[in-house]
Amino acid sequence: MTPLLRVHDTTVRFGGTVAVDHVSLDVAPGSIVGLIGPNGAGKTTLFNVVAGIQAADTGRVELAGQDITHARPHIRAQLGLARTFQRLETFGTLTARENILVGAEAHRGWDRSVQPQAVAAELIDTLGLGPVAGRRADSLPTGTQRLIELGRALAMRPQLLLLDEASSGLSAYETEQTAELLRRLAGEGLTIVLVEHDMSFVMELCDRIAMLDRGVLVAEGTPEEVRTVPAVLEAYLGTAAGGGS
Ligand SMILES: Nc1ncnc2c1ncn2[C@@H]1O[C@H](COP(=O)(O)OP(=O)(O)OP(=O)(O)O)[C@@H](O)[C@H]1O
Repeated sequence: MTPLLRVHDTTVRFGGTVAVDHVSLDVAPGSIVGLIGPNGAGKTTLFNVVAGIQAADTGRVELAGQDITHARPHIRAQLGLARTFQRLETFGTLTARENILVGAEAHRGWDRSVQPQAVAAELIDTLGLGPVAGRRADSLPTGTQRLIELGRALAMRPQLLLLDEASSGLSAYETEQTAELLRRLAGEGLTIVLVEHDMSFVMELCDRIAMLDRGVLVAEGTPEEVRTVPAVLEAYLGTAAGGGS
């Protein structure tokens, strides 16, 4: 099967630091892939290369078989790539519904058949945001704002969703709800790549896990395969390996 996302031999240097070191990674359509690794491992940098906000020194990125290495972020969005951010990036003074409409309106910018109000209504329903749809985003708790951000990304009807620390700031219940939602979306064909520090979330949710360490891809496989790799054991002893499930 053609990977939906293909990162090939990608390297990013910042002066003397090799943030991403000849990384190759294929992501199958409809799968959930977790990108893990210690602080400074290169996760965000690799993410940014895929999102188109960081140029790579070497390598190629393909989305659905199309070379997007040099495509600007808005072109990637049109080709089906959406992302959320580690720091919440909701528009605070807009309501939950208006935030989601922003995504739908953006989509309408390149597809005139999109009906933003209908898209927003559907996503508000899917995400369970009905009771707060008319409230200002900045008046809502972090967990709800994360859902709004997710809604705004989904409103662009992406093929590939990049999630940066989706579980950050969420309660255990909200984390479980989010995992359930992401599983459902992947079941409907959405491909998801997430950067995540919460190892139990990653282990439970992801089909495959890729671990970076000092820019190098040191492990890639299913959660079961990856949890026995020495580099993973070393980095996450007591969480992934020791914690077990
Ligand atoms: N804009 C930049 N300029 C210089 N060095 C950078 C820049 N961005 C990242 N780096 C360096 O590149 C390396 C990888 O950083 P990156 O933020 O990608 O790691 P990370 O795995 O996302 O870390 P964290 O888990 O802490 O977010 C680090 O050594 C970092 O200091």
